[in-house]
Amino acid sequence: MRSSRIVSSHGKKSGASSYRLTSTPHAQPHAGKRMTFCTDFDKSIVINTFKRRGWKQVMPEEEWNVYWSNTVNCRTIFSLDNGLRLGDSQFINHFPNHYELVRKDLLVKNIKRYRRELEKDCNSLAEKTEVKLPGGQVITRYLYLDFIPVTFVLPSDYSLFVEEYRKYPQTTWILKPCGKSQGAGIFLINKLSKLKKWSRESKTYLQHHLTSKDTYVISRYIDNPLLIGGKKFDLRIYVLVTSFRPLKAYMFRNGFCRFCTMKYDTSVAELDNMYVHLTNVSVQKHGSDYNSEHGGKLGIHNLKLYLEGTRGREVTDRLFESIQWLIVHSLKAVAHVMSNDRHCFECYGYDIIIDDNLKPWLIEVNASPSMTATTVNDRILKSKLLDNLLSVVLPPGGTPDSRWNKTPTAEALGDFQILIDEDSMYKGEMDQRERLARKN
Ligand SMILES: Nc1ncnc2c1ncn2[C@@H]1O[C@H](COP(=O)(O)OP(=O)(O)OP(=O)(O)O)[C@@H](O)[C@H]1O
Repeated sequence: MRSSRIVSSHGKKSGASSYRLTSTPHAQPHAGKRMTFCTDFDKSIVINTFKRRGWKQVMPEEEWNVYWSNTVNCRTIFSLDNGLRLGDSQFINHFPNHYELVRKDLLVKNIKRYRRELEKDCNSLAEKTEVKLPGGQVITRYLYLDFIPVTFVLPSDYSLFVEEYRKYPQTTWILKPCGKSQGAGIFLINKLSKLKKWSRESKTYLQHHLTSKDTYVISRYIDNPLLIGGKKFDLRIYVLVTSFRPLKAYMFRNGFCRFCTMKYDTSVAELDNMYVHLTNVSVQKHGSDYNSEHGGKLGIHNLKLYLEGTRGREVTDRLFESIQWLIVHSLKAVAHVMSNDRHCFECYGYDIIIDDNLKPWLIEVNASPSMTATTVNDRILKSKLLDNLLSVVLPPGGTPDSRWNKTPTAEALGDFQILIDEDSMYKGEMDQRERLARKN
């Protein structure tokens, strides 16, 4: 058994590009040995959570038990060129090809493929239904798996997009660069002419510098979001996956809503106003109405109470079941393409928008959800998230062991709830037929 060590060419941590990987004989953990962690993030929440458990912080080039890495360094570790294997007592916080779930274009591609495959197998999950739009048009959509807005990848799907655009010319669309985050490079359009201009300019540009980073997704803009106090918000939900095959996933109960600072307004004049349309904290914190005390955030429990009060308990319960449903099926959509390395776990940040019919839409999945606290409550929540996460990921003795069957005790779950555990279906996922019946 060999373990990997990351060493920069100067013997200390620097940019990922200067890392050199070496291999050393793996020392098996022994009783009483102090656990070690390393991290690429200078975040007190991450560091303090490990230290509170008595773990010692080391550099990536030293012997570590858990590496809270960024995605680039994780990919370097698993790069085939290295020919290295992690030791049994080493865990890392990403799956090697997490991008299948978290890259905007690949997420859509995988979900579309998943639906097609179910359809081919005549699986009842892929059932379709006809829906009448407010304008009288009738469209066909998936009955149970219609949880991502209609999306195309640009420039490759440009013609398909134009076809769709012509069918529904009143629709607003949102363009998002696949290689960026935090709201960067996002814009809304309601006319094809705007896209044509963008497309012409970008094609000239792309011909010279084409990289995957220049790819965009264009999605139907959810223009009827549920508003509270007249403002748009999205949900951030944390989902921990400890295995893709069998699928074992947990949802943290304490997600939160992130609000825009300006009232929602669909008028064309406000189409470019990101304080109206984008819920990212990284965007909203620059707005003049940003409140740094609550950070534009509301706990999911309060959202639930609000909805129970305004819409009723039954529909609120159904909404939260639908959210769990979409998370489980987004994971199933990638489960077969994921490299299911037993040393890996991953905490995903799911971004979900609820529309005014209380239908949840999956907007995006993040592989490195921010561990920066913008408020006191944020700090409490994220510290608990990480601490609970370690309890789920680590075997009862607290020492990482990749041979463990990854079945945490009920006490170890803390504020996580089981979304799905394919090892013991009835413990985790509600019976599928029962769920379908409830959704109807
Ligand atoms: N289809 C959509 N309909 C309505 N609003 C959307 C849609 N897609 C994105 N948004 C809004 O734009 C914001 C940014 O989108 P998204 O999260 O996909 O981009 P990002 O820049 O990668 O953000 P992140 O930093 O979370 O990775 C969302 O939080 C949401 O408020």
